[in-house]
Amino acid sequence: MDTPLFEAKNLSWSKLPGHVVFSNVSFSIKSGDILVLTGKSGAGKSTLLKCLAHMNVYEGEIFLHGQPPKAYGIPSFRTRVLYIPQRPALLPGSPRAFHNIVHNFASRKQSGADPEEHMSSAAYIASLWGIEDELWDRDWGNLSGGEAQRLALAIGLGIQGTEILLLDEPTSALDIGSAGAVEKYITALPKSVNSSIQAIVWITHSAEQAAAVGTRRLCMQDGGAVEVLVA
Ligand SMILES: Nc1ncnc2c1ncn2[C@@H]1O[C@H](COP(=O)(O)OP(=O)(O)OP(=O)(O)O)[C@@H](O)[C@H]1O
Repeated sequence: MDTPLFEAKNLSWSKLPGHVVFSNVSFSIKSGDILVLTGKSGAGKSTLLKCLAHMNVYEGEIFLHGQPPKAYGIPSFRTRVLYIPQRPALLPGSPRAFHNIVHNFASRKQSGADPEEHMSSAAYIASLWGIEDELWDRDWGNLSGGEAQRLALAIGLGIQGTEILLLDEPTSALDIGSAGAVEKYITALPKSVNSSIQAIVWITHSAEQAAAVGTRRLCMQDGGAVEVLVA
């Protein structure tokens, strides 16, 4: 049998000792999947994504191409399995400054990565979503929620070498038109020969968005996760 692209086996996470949020969550992901993750607020969706990127301490196992995170080195694994938060935390400085920090960090792991190429990639993606160039140099605090969300998403997508993209409500701050542009761009990535992204896990509270973007659906409920068949 072929090795799955990505596998989560018996993942469990507790917020405090004895306070289990989810347990025994298992699923595998294949190339081309856009796995929509749904569930009530507090069910553990963001926490599960952070576990998949090896950013949380969890019980259970994760494999990318049959190898655990440590086989890649944790920073490299987190680039390959990239978590993009719902909105940037309160960051100092501008998106361009943040981009350069992220890039310098990523390029230390990838000799040959080109800073200009990286910036033009992020700027190009953001421009497709209506972000004007001058916004890159404004402080995060002076951007609208939707501008900050698109810029943070574009910075994440500009990182080279991601195989599994983990999106935490990526359009929660956007109007319908902007959300549609983001959905269209992102859903094309697993099929594109120009992108290293092979699969996406996408948290949403919107039934319309789940239907529009997902090829599979996983619902977190009752301390576990069940796959819901999509028509
Ligand atoms: N670092 C933490 N320490 C303690 N509790 C936490 C921590 N992170 C999350 N939690 C708790 O774990 C539970 C799951 O949180 P999580 O953010 O994963 O839920 P969610 O399903 O993504 O919710 P939402 O849809 O509201 O974003 C919540 O009760 C939350 O308060």
